[in-house]
Amino acid sequence: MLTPDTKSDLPDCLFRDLDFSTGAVAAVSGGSDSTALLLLLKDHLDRTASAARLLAVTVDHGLRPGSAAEARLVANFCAERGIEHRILTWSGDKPLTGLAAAARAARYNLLAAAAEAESIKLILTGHTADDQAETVLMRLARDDDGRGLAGMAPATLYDWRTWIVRPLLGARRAALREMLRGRDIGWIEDPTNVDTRFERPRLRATLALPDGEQRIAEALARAGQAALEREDLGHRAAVLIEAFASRSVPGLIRLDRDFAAHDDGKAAIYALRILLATVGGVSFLPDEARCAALLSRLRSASLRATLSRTAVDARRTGIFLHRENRNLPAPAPPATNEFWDNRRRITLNDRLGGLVIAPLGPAAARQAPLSDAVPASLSRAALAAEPSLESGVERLDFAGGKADPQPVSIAPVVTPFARFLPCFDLEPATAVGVLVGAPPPVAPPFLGHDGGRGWAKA
Ligand SMILES: Nc1ncnc2c1ncn2[C@@H]1O[C@H](COP(=O)(O)OP(=O)(O)OP(=O)(O)O)[C@@H](O)[C@H]1O
Repeated sequence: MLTPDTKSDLPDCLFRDLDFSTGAVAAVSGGSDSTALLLLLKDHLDRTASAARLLAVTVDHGLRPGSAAEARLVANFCAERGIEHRILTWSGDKPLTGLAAAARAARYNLLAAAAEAESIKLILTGHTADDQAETVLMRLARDDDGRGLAGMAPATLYDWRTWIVRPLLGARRAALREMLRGRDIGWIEDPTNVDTRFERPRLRATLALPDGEQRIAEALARAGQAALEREDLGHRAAVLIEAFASRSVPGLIRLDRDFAAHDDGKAAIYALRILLATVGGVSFLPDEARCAALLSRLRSASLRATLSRTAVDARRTGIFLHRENRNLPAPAPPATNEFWDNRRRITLNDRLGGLVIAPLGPAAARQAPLSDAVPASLSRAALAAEPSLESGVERLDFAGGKADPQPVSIAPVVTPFARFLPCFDLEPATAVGVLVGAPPPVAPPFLGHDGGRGWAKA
């Protein structure tokens, strides 16, 4: 990870190796960082890829009185420089709690939709080294499990379809502002950035104190190290998943008993956490200590336990994981680009009416053909929780397994990474995706990148 030595240097080659062949969406709020991003990117493309499409997008969240006018300022700024620009408005319901998270989710959704509508595969944001240091310091204060200390990833796959890249993660805000001042360009100051009712502005104020630079340098060094460790752990977890896990019938994952006794216990715990979250359809990885305790019990005994909505059934013949048969979704018409039970992505291919998606249920599961390799009770328990697509009394598809085109596609997802897949976790996410039958993740947007490891060193 780039950690600039001084405040005033901008790293060279910010956009080196990025694949602009489908163009780029630049997410521009009008603040200093994203304004600098836009200008540096425009310079870069003018120099190296003048035919590449550049689309600047500003999201108007409608949360502050001046937001629409600010978005128009960005539009004017872009028009003066011949940059295509779009304003997208967040028009959905605004929740009373968790507003910042909802605004962020809406923002990425709008940015990805804009990119997709133009067949652009790359979104760039203006997050800086200062944002990174603040993120890491906030996570340290929360006693994070260590994974989060890697901070923001240099690239994140959104919704398993569009890469969001943060090329300024190695650049300091002061250097970007100096560059803007040098070109006589102003920016919008968001009042919430200095509103000390919020955690980040409070922290930012303390980083302006004399020891602030030292704390920033330490936080960035820590993030770099944590990123390397997370990537390495992910690699080892992927190796274990490939070696020890298989899918017996839809919805049922089997781990060899040797998995629990493997020497690389840390990687086994990490692999187990990702598998439990995926099988149970839970967006967050289950608690590390609870998974460690479960793994150690799995070493010795036969057992049945439930964690992360996943039933764990360890027998002599293997350790089996399937979605527990509680709190499954009620039968409902499928809605496009929604997750079913947080385990399947629904895409409507045809606007047919009268369709319902529902758990298969125990009665139909009893009639499903059995596999010799798996105990019948487990096979039926897993199948009962799988999605069934029905039209009246006819079952059109089951578990998304029909080869011929269906009016609705029901694709498995790797739940904890289905919305945001940080590049650090690409290897274990890919391994679990292969296991559950998810489509492969879109290749990272880096020229000559082998899709393997090495992000943290980029
Ligand atoms: N309203 C928005 N419209 C488009 N992109 C946005 C918007 N808000 C944030 N972003 C993107 O996310 C990045 C990080 O957001 P953050 O809220 O930290 O920045 P900001 O204070 O709004 O502005 P800046 O990063 O430009 O100084 C921005 O650099 C920008 O790329």
